[in-house]
Amino acid sequence: MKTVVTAQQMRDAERAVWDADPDVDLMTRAAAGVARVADEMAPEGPVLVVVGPGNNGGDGLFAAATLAESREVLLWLAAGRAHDEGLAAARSAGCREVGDPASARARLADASLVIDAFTGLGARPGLPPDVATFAAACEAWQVPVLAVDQPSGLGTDGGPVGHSFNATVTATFAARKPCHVVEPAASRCGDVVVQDIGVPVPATDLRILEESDLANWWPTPDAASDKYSRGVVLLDTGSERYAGAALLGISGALHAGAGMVRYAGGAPSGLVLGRFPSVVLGEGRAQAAVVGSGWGEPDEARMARAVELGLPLVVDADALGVLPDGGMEGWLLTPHAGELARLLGVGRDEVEADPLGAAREAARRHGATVLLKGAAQYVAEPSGRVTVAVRGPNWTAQAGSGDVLAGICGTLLAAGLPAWKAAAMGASVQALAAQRHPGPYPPDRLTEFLPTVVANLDA
Ligand SMILES: NC(=O)C1=CN([C@@H]2O[C@H](COP(=O)(O)OP(=O)(O)OC[C@H]3O[C@@H](n4cnc5c(N)ncnc54)[C@H](O)[C@@H]3O)[C@@H](O)[C@H]2O)[C@@H](O)CC1
Ligand SMILES: Nc1ncnc2c1ncn2[C@@H]1O[C@H](COP(=O)(O)OP(=O)(O)O)[C@@H](O)[C@H]1O
Ligand SMILES: [K+]
Repeated sequence: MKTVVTAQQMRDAERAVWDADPDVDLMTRAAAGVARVADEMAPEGPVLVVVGPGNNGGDGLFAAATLAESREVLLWLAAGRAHDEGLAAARSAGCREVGDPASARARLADASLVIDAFTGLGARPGLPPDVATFAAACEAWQVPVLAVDQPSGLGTDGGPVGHSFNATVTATFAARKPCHVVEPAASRCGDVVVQDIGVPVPATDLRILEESDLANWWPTPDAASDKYSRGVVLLDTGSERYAGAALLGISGALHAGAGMVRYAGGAPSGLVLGRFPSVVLGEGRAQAAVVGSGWGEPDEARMARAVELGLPLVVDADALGVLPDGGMEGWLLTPHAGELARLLGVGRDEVEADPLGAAREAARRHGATVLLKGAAQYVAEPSGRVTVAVRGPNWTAQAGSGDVLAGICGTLLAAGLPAWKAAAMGASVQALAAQRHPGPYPPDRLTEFLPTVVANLDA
């Protein structure tokens, strides 16, 4: 797992390093990392550095000084002022300045790389008009952009995105910040490279899951295992009309390694058994249940029966509309942005502008774990802790992926994993299946790749 730190947490961590050693020069370390990444991205040709007024600009200027030893480096002092020592170093290394915004834009024609060192941890969201125009020109002309710490214009801690740089690569320090992992900002960061500058990373309530975590935690059977100890998952999903949702969820559950799948939903039993002969029809002993996918409508009576099972539930789709008032400890709710908006009584745009905040709020209100589905997937616990799942290609944005995901999560919950782990690992393994088998596979085909993904998880 990799920790994500907010702007304030990063500043506190830096402060602790300085308190211990007032002479430590973090900027030189940061700048060296930026220069290295710049050379990797564009080994030759002129580099144009957009320099802001603070320490982010300072990083850019010291990186410029290093780069100027071997190539042409141009500076645009976009705020009219800049870090004094950094500017002196860059000037004495031979960097030249472009005088005004129009000249800066004109130099884009032959720049092999732009370094965005306008703002970092001190950023207010948005950009001054000249810088916004320049950032848009970089994007329009497809000039590679290396963002120092973060693309300028984004709020470090995420939030709505207005004018900002769209980075090809972001070189950040010590740890990722929320803007690197939370949409909509994350999509502006490109590949994120984390440079170690000797600042210890504190534990926080936001982290991202990695493939090695799946390898370590995947519930693998041993000689003492039997179908019950591996986990029995009961699905009350699907209906005459949406029978496919049942098949998809069952497929997800089976291919994730359930000890047994029981089916007690509304899809025709012949259809279920014809496709999955190992499924046992009807209710019975189980360790977790999946409800809601493909019901076709919120159904209070069906929900009440599920509650009576006394099992940890994965609550998907239509069942999200008939949640009980409480008693959902250990449950997993799996809304997409629209469903989460309805749960919170806000607009979908509000959820999309602050998915982390919305998922946290729903988890807190309902006392259950919430997996917010989408391009980035967030697992929020009632405590406020959030785990971001491994990200996959956008091919899984298709009808039926959510049904499969609910089934996978059901299997992991039945295996005894806590809801946050079941959710984060379920979403991640589905993303990895799509990553390893890129292309527009329908969701039922993707489930068939899950076993090879699980068998080959990289620790
Ligand atoms: N604190 C440190 O010593 C270290 C900081 N580092 C760098 O320093 C950065 C943080 O530096 P600062 O705290 O000086 O903050 P920044 O350099 O990110 O920005 C602060 C300055 O930008 C202006 N500004 C903010 N948002 C603006 C906007 N939307 N439009 C126009 N101007 C805007 C502010 O008025 C202020 O002058 C980090 O992101 C990192 O790049 C690194 O050198 C590592 C060590
Ligand atoms: N842009 C995207 N990139 C990758 N996966 C996505 C994206 N958008 C949605 N998904 C995934 O697609 C699925 C959609 O779920 P959902 O909307 O419930 O669909 P359904 O109910 O039809 O199965 C979820 O697994 C979600 O994580
Ligand atoms: K920046």
